[in-house]
Amino acid sequence: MGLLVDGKWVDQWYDTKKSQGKFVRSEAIFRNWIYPSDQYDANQTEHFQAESGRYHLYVSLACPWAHRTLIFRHLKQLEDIISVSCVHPDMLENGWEFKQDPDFQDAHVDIGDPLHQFQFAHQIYTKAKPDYSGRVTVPILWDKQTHTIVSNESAEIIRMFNSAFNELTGNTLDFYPQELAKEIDEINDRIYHSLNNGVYKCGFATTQAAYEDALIPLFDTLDYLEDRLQGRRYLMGDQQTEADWRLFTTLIRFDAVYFGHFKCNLKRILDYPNINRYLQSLYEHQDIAKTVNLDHIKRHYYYSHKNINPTQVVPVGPKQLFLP
Ligand SMILES: N[C@@H](CCC(=O)N[C@@H](CS)C(=O)NCC(=O)O)C(=O)O
Repeated sequence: MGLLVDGKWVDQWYDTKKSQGKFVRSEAIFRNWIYPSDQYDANQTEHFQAESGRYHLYVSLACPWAHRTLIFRHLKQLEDIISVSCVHPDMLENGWEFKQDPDFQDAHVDIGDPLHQFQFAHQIYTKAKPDYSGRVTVPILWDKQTHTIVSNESAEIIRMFNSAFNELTGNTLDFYPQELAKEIDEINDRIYHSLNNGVYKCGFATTQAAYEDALIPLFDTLDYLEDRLQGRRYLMGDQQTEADWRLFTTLIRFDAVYFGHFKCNLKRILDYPNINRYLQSLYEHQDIAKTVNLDHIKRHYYYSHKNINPTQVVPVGPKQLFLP
């Protein structure tokens, strides 16, 4: 685990001293945008044009943020338009790596960097910006034409995937419809702070108070969602939206990793019947199950965070994720 300082890799864990033991997530740095041809403006440096074969998505199959982008690539039928590869689940002193390993082959996404044959993800960041300072995170959306990072912010990558390539794919499914935008933004905001990032705030807290401050709102939100999903198929009712998929990637990791490793252990998702039914229905939607790799997920968290789990032993369970 580390970060780049003026383009040089430094091995260093998150610093929580300045924030009273609290984990504070840094902002993503690359925030350009891909537009369909009729909205693209060549004079704007942050504009990129939607084209088939031009972009490559680097993900970790373990990472909930990267998982969103993989799901949207699938839902929006972008598989033939945007290529993908993943990192090895272990994130140790060199950060994310493209190490080959027969034990962690995935049936659908190859480990590796097919574009540059780099060994480490931090080399992609310095290729885009030689003096880059900051964390080296996944997902990374890479432009093969201008050799740079379009975006390393999953929330924005899924918005681009939602609409920018529609004329190339013919897929006009809309997971962020204008009439629901305000309500989606509101629920995303609550779920982001208390759950998506809330599990990390619990797990990476280095004081009892910081941990408990994150744990309470986390379970308040799960209780709220259990009520909200009573008699509702999706968060917005009958319509599946991006809010569901942003929530899904945290829920599917919860009982396997966050409950134990991150100490989010007041209840399991298995103990919430409505959330559990909802999680299962999302998991079984189309081929979404193919984007879920529990071996990468468990190995990444339990093996990479040596300060939380010094033995690096990876648990065998849980046996059951869904109610019978
Ligand atoms: N804002 C980013 C966050 C991505 C993120 O934090 N990814 C984690 C993996 S789950 C990562 O790469 N962490 C490496 C680090 O913080 O050094 C997004 O949503 O895309």
